[in-house]
Amino acid sequence: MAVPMTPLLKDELDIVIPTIRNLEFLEMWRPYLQPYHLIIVQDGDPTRSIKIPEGFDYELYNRNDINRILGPKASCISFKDSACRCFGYMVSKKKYIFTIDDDCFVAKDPSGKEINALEQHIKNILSPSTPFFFNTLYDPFRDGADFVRGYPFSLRPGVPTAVSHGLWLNIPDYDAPTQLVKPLERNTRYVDAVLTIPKGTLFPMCGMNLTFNRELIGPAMYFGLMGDGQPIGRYDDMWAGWCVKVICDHLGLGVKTGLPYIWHSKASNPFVNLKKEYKGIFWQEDIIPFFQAATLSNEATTVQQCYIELSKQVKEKLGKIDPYFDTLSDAMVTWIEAWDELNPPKKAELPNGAAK
Ligand SMILES: O=c1ccn([C@@H]2O[C@H](COP(=O)(O)OP(=O)(O)O[C@H]3OC[C@H](O)[C@H](O)[C@H]3O)[C@@H](O)[C@H]2O)c(=O)[nH]1
Ligand SMILES: [Mn+2]
Repeated sequence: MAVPMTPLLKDELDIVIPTIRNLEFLEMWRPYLQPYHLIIVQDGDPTRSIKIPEGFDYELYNRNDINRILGPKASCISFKDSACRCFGYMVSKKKYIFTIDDDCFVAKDPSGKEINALEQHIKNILSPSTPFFFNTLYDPFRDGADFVRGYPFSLRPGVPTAVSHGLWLNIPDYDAPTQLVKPLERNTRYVDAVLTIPKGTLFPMCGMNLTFNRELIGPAMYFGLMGDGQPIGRYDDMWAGWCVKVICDHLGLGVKTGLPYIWHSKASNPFVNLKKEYKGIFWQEDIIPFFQAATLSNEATTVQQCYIELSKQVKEKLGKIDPYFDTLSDAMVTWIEAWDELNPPKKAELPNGAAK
């Protein structure tokens, strides 16, 4: 009798969902996600109870839990913004994270077959990346592909993959101005490709359909301070992506984008989004050059050390744009302090294995 396959990384991966809604969207994902542990970060009013379909193994955190667990350090976790999801990354004890929004459903490929997005993310994250030399036949580690002629053999082992960035059919992740001028545009184009983002190139990381290796890059996955009381929104994942990419480039880690697709069902209100994004749209004309020019010292060999170095540069170079960046820089430090408090180095990682 065939032994049922254990789902890949079943006990090594948590699924983080930020939500202000009931989670009936999980019904569609049940065949693919039910074996995995969920970390649900309930945003907004903590007295609301959200409905979670039967049969899922989960832990649920609301704002009261975040405040209880982090105390004053909870100030670095956004409130009333999907950025709150990063609390789930911090409390997880697993090696990998898959984060998905509650309005993202199972998409179908051009043949009409359902896409198991998590399975594709796992393939992406478990196979190497090629940031140092572009392979024109895309991801050489996918079935039916390889390195093309002229690709240096010395670079073919690739590097560990830290991030797998998936895409979206139907409602694309457009900014508010684009949404306003193209309200009816839907993404119907399924591109069967996975690409490594080359070293030295930044990218707009969307948190809707994202997987990462927590042990390789977790401490850099801080979704910047947004939402209640903040002058900006909908740049949380962008901020994380820029910090992550600079640190991945510094540490020789890879970031992939492309498959898998999910079906993004709900367009959020473009006018509300415009208000949230407004300052970010012109600030980012200074933020991007900052990250493009950012360098980290040779002494920065851990993600935390890289992140703290970045936070100092944020204060020094972006603080002059707006006091928000001073606050964000401080929040970046608080995030690392909270991360290290909840994730003390394992004994084996301590110098000569000394007990902490
Ligand atoms: O205050 C809030 C609002 C929403 N959420 C949860 O976050 C997820 C995304 O929310 P929604 O689908 O309504 O917004 P979108 O505009 O489609 O989201 C995109 O842009 C903002 C973020 O970058 C997000 O990652 C993108 O997908 C959803 O699960 C809501 O329940 C929240 O926690 N708090
Ligand atoms: Mn959405």
